[in-house]
Amino acid sequence: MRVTKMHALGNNYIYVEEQEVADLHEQFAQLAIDISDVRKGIGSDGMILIGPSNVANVRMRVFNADGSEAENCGNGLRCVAKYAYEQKLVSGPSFSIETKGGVFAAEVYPNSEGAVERVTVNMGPVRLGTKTIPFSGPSAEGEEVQIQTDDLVLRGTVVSVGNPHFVAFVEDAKNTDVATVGPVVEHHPWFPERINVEFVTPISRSELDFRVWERGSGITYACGTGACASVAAGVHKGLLDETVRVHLLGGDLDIEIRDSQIWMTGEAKHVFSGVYRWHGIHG
Ligand SMILES: N[C@H](CCC[C@H](N)C(=O)O)C(=O)O
Repeated sequence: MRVTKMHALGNNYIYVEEQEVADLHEQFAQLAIDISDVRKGIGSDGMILIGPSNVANVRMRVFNADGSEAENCGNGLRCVAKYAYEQKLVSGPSFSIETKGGVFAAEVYPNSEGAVERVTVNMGPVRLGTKTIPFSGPSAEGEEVQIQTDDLVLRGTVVSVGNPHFVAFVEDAKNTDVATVGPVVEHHPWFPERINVEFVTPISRSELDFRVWERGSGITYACGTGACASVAAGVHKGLLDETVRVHLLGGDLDIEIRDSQIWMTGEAKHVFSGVYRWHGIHG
């Protein structure tokens, strides 16, 4: 199958047009696991399928490196927008992308050669609280949830950006033990569909340090929906203004809350296009 690797701030996926894998639809989870494997496959944070949509200009399906399918992917939306425009799957610089978590409006900014390096996406309304995600904890928990285990007590704000997020405001995001704490929250029994876990530290009212443990992929260099969730949580808590530069491991994202919609602007980069031979589940 023909594949394209793209990244956004180092959050990288293997992009495949659905027509390339139409006969494999029952095997997408295993294909995502194999293609994401850096030793036996291509190596990525997951796989994203691009195909036609009945409700938008193009459709995106997101599979994490563990094969689980996610409702949304902010960095993926920007790379799909780049791909759709450059491959002429859409007719102009503004168009819509369907995901499992909703339809999102994208705008690309092509350079003089028609190449897209930066994209803005309207990531939809701010959605806060345990009612916006799959949650099986005490109903009394509202926007803030306190996770307690033998060796951990952590408060976080629950946000949905189509996919679920637990945003913890910590002393020093850049030096948080994400690899230890992240999976404890991701797999906590209160989150039956698991959850993405962000660790953030405001360094001013318009700048945020950010680290992430992603559901189904672990530590990634960047998480677009996570950055959106974090700014929404920070504005809600009165810690951030409505325009914020988020400093992720892989670089910066500009997030703006305007008319209670979340806008995300950032890069989208092409790495390579090629052919991947998959030997199937029994390969
Ligand atoms: N791990 C996420 C999907 C990828 C989101 C992230 N890479 C982004 O840029 O938003 C989830 O299971 O909801």
